[in-house]
Amino acid sequence: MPWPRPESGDLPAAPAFDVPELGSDDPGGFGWSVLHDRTPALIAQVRDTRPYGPAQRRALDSLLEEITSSTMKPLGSGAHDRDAWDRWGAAYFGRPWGDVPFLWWESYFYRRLLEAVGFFEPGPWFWLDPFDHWKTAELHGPGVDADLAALAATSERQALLSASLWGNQADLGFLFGSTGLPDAPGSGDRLVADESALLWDALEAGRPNHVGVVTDNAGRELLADLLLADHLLETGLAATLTLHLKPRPYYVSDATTADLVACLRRLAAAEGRAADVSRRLSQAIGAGRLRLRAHEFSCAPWSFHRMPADLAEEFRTFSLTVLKGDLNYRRLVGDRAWHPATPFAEVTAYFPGPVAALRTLKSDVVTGISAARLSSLGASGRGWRTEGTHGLIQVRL
Ligand SMILES: O=P(O)(O)OC[C@@]1(O)O[C@H](CO)[C@@H](O)[C@@H]1O
Repeated sequence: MPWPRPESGDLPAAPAFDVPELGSDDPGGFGWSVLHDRTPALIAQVRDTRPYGPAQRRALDSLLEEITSSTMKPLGSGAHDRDAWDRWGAAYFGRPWGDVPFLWWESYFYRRLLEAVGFFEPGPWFWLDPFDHWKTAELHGPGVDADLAALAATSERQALLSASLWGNQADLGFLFGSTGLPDAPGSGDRLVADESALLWDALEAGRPNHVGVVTDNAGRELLADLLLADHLLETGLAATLTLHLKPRPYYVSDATTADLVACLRRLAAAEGRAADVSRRLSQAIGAGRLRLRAHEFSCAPWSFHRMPADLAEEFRTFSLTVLKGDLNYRRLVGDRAWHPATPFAEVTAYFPGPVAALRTLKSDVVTGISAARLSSLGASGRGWRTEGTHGLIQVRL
């Protein structure tokens, strides 16, 4: 089978930064808890929830052992993308996972998990999404119908933007942490930065706009993203809209094309106007106004500073690229120990075109927070940075 091959190591080099990358070696740090709590719990759940045979179980057990008490190994010799990963990981293989940058090891972990469950091997588990049952349960969970009915009935654009932002709380990775899913946004001010006015002004002034949306999670988040996409296309704020999806299962709940299809079906089956949204979006896909992409770089362990030329060229053609979620934010600004007041525009100046981030905060990195906001947040401890209780809308035109 002619597999799509990730760029074999020929990505542009990242610029030199004087701010260190975030790691996982501090027992009090967020990366450490993902490596030592969330990731082992995820392996155990994957092992328990699918009737995998002895080979997959052994591979999962040995991945768990490797992560917790051994050193990082390369992909198996038959892997179609081994060349790329060998080059990318040359500086990391043979070291404890906790010594490797957080952004890098976590991405590699999902590649190794797919290897362990035989995702790429012709046979019974070929291309079977190991996270599918969680995604499906979420899509049919309580409250989804009511949310869809309310959102499909509104033409209030700020409500749709807000739903797309807070939909990012529905990250199934939280199921494997110690804190569980965050509470829904309360009435308090949970936005640490809100530049939504800038976003709307740019779209109003820029017509005809070609908008890119780099999606994050499937399920409730993607449903909300689709309602927003429909609004942008219907109102002419977007002449075309390109959705970037993941080419394969990643970070538990990240949206693939299969998940997009499931969401369109879910909308079609819902009561009221949601079914119209599904029909319109399917037609827009057929007409080429709503475009789907699944670029290999979307599952690469690097920040966007190292994106390949074809992807940079595509982002350059967009009037605005909207990056959804926490991981895309980490990849946009670089997963580094930025001072939170470092201007967002400064750290994203390299990005090839206007860019917006819609994110609930689920990891340490953050930029562009005003000094006044920082001091009010400081009083509440560090939880606002990692627990998904707070969100941001940041824009660089
Ligand atoms: O990108 P998303 O879905 O918003 O969040 C991804 C995430 O849950 O995964 C990582 C920890 O496992 C963190 O970057 C973040 O908390």
